[in-house]
Amino acid sequence: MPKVLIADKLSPRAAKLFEERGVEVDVVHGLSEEDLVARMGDYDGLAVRSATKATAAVLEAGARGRLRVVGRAGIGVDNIDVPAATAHGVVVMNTPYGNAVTTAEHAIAMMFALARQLPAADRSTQAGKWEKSKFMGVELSGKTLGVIGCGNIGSIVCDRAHGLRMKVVAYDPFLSPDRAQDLGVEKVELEELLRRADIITLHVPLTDQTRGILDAEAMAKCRKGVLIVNCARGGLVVETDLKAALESGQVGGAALDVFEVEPAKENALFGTPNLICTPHLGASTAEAQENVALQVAEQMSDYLLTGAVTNALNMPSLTAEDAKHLGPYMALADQLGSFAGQLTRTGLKAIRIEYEGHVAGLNTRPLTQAVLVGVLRPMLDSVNMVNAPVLARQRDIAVAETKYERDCDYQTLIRVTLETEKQVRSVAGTLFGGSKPRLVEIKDIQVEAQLGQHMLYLTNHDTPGVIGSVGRILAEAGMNIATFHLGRAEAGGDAICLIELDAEIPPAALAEVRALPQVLRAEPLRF
Ligand SMILES: NC(=O)C1=CN([C@@H]2O[C@H](COP(=O)(O)OP(=O)(O)OC[C@H]3O[C@@H](n4cnc5c(N)ncnc54)[C@H](O)[C@@H]3O)[C@@H](O)[C@H]2O)C=CC1
Ligand SMILES: O=C(O)CCC(=O)C(=O)O
Repeated sequence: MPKVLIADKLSPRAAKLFEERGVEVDVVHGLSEEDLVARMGDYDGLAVRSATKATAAVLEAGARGRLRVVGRAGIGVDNIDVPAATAHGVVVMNTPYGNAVTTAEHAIAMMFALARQLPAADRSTQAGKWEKSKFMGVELSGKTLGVIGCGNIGSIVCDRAHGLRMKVVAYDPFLSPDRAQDLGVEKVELEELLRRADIITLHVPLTDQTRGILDAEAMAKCRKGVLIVNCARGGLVVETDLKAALESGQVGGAALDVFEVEPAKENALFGTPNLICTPHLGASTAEAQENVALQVAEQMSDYLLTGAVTNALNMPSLTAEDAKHLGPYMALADQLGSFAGQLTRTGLKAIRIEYEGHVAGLNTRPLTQAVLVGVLRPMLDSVNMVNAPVLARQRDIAVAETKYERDCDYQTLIRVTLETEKQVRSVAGTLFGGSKPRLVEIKDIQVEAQLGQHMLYLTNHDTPGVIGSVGRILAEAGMNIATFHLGRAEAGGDAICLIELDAEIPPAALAEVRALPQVLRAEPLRF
């Protein structure tokens, strides 16, 4: 009988459902990483909310035993090391929709609390002060709400804001004009949103592109007295900059459900005027918790008992027969998609996937889904093998698959081409020895590179000294280079360089590399 560990506070109906399905359950909360490492090998599944961290060490210990699946009762999987889970063959599932309404309602509640200073008015009234004139509020009706991130939660917020007779402007590079029209929102660039919004609410995942999206510079561009709501992730708003902006009055009030460091038992922001805080309560309603707990228990028991895969972030729905043939190609497809996706900064219009040689004769549907997941993962927390095609369609991203069974330079090849509003970029890869993914072409330049967890991607002018300068900067930063791959279009022309590092490059070293005169672009990538 399979056995799962519920390591966070989930609705008791999850444990009941597991047992009804014939899955043994232990419910133990508050385990340290050490405790989890010691126990994990005894379980086939681990169910978590956000408190438990499924780190690389925990996953490795689990996989050495019988761990096969980690289920997140919620959306964000920042507490799960998904690449490590993938490396150990552990499926990671989330429940992308179950708490979206509840979280959107929390954002709306925060907006009201700010507009009418409810927490401060409550404290004052209960202290017997009756300070009626001190708590003059603002009306929401007729105000402009700026929504940053218009996915599941952001679009529910837009809907509710219309009910309040607000005007809604949204910034989301992946929001298609048709979808914006359906939602009744005006799609704008970030600068315009900052300039126009009376209230800003954030509903994006925390990624390299969104980290610090509201910093001092952004806040300075806002209307004086703007109100800010963050029920998405800590780190989207720079807390020290917010403190200064609240103190100067540039920001009139902020309501935060999430913090740079959680649990936020101490925070420099605490005590700042016009600040309202809740302890990551966005998803905390009985309804949402029951939805996500039941959903995660259902998905995990289905997988453990029948092999059926739903809402997996790192695995497609596969039959056992397909899995045997496609296994090695899945990693290649994911890596190619992820490589291209991490380098994409502007709206995606099309993804073209070409299969050549041996792979063209296989069932390529799961491979295309794996490419889509890789491409969309840097922008969408909720993407998984199942919903990736739908999410691409909703964003008007055209996906095309072409197969050439003819011979190519390699016995088998997958090429992924991304067309964005500004450019077309392609990357191709093959399998060495039938199982090892290798990149063999980037932007029409031949290379031969293996992707590790931490990579640095450079484009540069092919002039002498680049390798030496980059090597020196990395050495001075104490960075060990694992592999170094070069390619160029022609002597003296465009060149690329892919460097595998033993750890993430520190920001100062990255800035130094970017400042080298020969370097056109330098991007850290994670796989
Ligand atoms: N406070 C809480 O308890 C909860 C927080 N969350 C968090 O809320 C966030 C949003 O969740 P969902 O709406 O379900 O996710 P989603 O994946 O459906 O939507 C995210 C949206 O952000 C957009 N986006 C991505 N990068 C962007 C960028 N650089 N600029 C502007 N837009 C960008 C995407 O195109 C997408 O439409 C996630 O971080 C999630 O973890 C979710 C549930 C509960
Ligand atoms: O489970 C929770 O309370 C947090 C929910 C959340 O942040 C998410 O689903 O991304």
